[in-house]
Amino acid sequence: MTGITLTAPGRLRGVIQVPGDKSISHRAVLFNAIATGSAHIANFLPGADCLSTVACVRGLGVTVEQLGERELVVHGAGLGGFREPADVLDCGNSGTTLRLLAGLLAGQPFFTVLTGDASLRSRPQRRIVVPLRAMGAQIDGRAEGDRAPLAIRGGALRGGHYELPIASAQVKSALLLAALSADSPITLTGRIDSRDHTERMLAAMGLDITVAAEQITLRPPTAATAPAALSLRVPGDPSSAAFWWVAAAIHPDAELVTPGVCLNPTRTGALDVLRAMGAAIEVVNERLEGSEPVGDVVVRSSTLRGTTIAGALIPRLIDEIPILAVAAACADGETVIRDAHELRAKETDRIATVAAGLSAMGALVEPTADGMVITGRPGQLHGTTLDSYHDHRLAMAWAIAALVARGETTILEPAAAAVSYPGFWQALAAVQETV
Ligand SMILES: O=C(O)C1=C[C@@H](OP(=O)(O)O)[C@@H](O)[C@H](O)C1
Ligand SMILES: C=C(OP(=O)(O)O)C(=O)O
Repeated sequence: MTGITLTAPGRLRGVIQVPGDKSISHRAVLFNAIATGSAHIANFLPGADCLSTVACVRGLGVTVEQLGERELVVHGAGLGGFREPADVLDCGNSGTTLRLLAGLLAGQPFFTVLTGDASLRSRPQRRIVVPLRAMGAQIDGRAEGDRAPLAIRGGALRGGHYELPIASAQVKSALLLAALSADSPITLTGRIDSRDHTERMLAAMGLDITVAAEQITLRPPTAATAPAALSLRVPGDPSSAAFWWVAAAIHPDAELVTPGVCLNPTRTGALDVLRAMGAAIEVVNERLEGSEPVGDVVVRSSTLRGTTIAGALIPRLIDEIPILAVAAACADGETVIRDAHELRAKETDRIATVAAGLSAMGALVEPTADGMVITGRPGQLHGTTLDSYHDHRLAMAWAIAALVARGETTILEPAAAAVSYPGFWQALAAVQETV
């Protein structure tokens, strides 16, 4: 077991170029793999999750050239150009890789097995298996199809109408990708309000996709609407930047800048919550990069107050809840998080693990069925030994909490951070100053 020990620094200052967005990096590789032509991807996230996606598409016969650590060229195989892999496809720790690939492979005329690490194999898959079967897919897995490994014998699919019961971009994307090889259009209604990178990217690649407030319709590609290779620069990941936003807001002597962060409105819930808590945030240099809005975010030391995080906000900040819980523990008054049952289906049960970790640091946290209630008090956290349980977002949330804790904090299995944020520990060292 490895660990890293941190103490609170006197000052935090710096400009942090956060790595490329994880959701967009996955999609840039997967969608270009089925496109016609070659795409250049700049600022690709070389995190373990996105590297799993690259390895899987290579296993399907696609050539991905690595020009540099963050620069790739994907030579598209075209729709129907994948070949049956010689071995199981290992999605590692990445739910996005497994669920999007399951959708893509459900309509391919060959056999595939998708698996992953112990965490991924413990996560629910019926959410994709049930609707993909309704489209005609032959797909099975452990626990009556609810757990990976998933075995897929691809074949003919039909479109139709599916009402999404949970706001999950992975489910939404799996169904849209399956529909690319269906014989009729697919219409999605219900909880379509999750991150919309799939819709934006498929539209930019020329597919016939209509997105309205209440429904999304994708028509099967024709010669004129087959996906065309799309070169892009991946914007900075707001889910990674959120660690620095909270660090600056809770530390008494801080100013941190995160330039070039994706400000897609389906991803900016953490900024909205931090503003509602009273954080000193400035967003400057807002612009459009490809299909995504981006901007530079500046956060300074703030006096935070408790807030409510619930309802439509939840899908807009689902991965940021561990770090927002740290902010809540350092705010004045009560923060209520509800409607976030999905946290129980992540790399760890993030309701249980966040509540346990923050409580061990002296915070007052009551876990509930679908969230938690945190009674915040500035200065209440103290150092202790915390496990990341190999969950990247926990490792980083504990590191930021350590920046304001009394005494030493030791984080076990810190390397987990590289699942979404390679270079996190170096960036953390670089922004700390002694006074
Ligand atoms: O589609 C995506 O890229 C993601 C969707 C979210 O998962 P759900 O679809 O399960 O909400 C998120 O937690 C994950 O980190 C990335
Ligand atoms: C839940 C996450 O990712 P995934 O579902 O892709 O494993 C995450 O990055 O916090």
